[in-house]
Amino acid sequence: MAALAPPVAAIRVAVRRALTGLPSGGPVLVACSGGADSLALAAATVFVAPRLGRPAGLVTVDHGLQAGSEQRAEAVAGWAREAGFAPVVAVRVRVAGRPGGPEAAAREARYEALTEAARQHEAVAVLTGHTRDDQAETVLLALARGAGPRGLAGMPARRDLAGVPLLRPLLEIGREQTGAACAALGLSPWQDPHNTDPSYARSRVRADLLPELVRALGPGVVDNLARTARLVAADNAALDELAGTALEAARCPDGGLSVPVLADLAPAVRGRVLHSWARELGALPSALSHRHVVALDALVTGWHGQGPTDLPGGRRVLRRADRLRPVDSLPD
Ligand SMILES: Nc1ncnc2c1ncn2[C@@H]1O[C@H](COP(=O)(O)OP(=O)(O)OP(=O)(O)O)[C@@H](O)[C@H]1O
Repeated sequence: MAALAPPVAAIRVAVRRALTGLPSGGPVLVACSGGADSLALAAATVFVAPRLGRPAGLVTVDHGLQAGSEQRAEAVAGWAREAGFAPVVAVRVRVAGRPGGPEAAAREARYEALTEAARQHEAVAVLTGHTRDDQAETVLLALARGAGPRGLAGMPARRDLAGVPLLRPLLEIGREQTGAACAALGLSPWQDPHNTDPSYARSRVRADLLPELVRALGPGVVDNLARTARLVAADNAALDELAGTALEAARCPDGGLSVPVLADLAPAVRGRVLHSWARELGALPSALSHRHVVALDALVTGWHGQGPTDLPGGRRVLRRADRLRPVDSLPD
């Protein structure tokens, strides 16, 4: 018997680790574009999942943004059926008419489709093929836009997708390994033209910046950036826990927050408390920026009788005596 290629083995190990401990019942669904990362993930999942006693399904999304996208989705679905996935879902989404740039709109449409497929098939998890290189790119992009620790923590290995866990088993696997695994398995990945389109910041990071950093600082850079993300994520988890406790301590019976309790907190914890509270008040994370949290913070630490702070989503927060109070509109 031929020896198992090391990248194939490494990816199977990563998938096995991610699937261990999931509840029994429905399938795990691999989100597969047909690109090297998600194709290698899919090949590993259809091998590993049945051996752990669970079905493996696959979803491929046709964003309808490129010529031939329908054929690509059909080709991926055809391969998946032959490989033994069930269910196999190929879904066309509508990207136009959504807010934000084309990349953000496509992502939103894709995650909606994945959520719907997971609901319909009662999946116990959805898996995506984000790699260590994707993580390094995410950290660099976050650094460049001045993100705080939440952004620098990159993508979590696990997050909630409307009640279903979204897992990223390949976050510690390099892109060269996914390509090598596909080659070893005789799979021909699809090359996404967006990945090399210089009009996207991520493509420029991928094609120019990261290779330049590797040339200047050595091959450990990608791994190191991903490690930074893991370290920051661990600190974030601890700070989030402190902030959760502090938010409860600051709550007032009228739905407001106590200024003296907030003023006593470390700034990093207070910022998180105010961020979480703004989310509770209906501000969408995508619209809630650092500027909003700074303005809320100023109601506590820089009080000079200023007016209310407007939050995305239509709520306002004003300070009355020693309380922060949410209101729907300005009182007369
Ligand atoms: N059209 C799609 N259908 C289903 N899943 C997708 C699709 N596009 C992306 N995904 C999922 O999102 C992940 C990240 O996609 P993205 O395009 O950002 O990265 P990528 O590194 O180019 O991945 P890949 O090599 O798998 O295309 C993919 O690995 C895959 O799991």
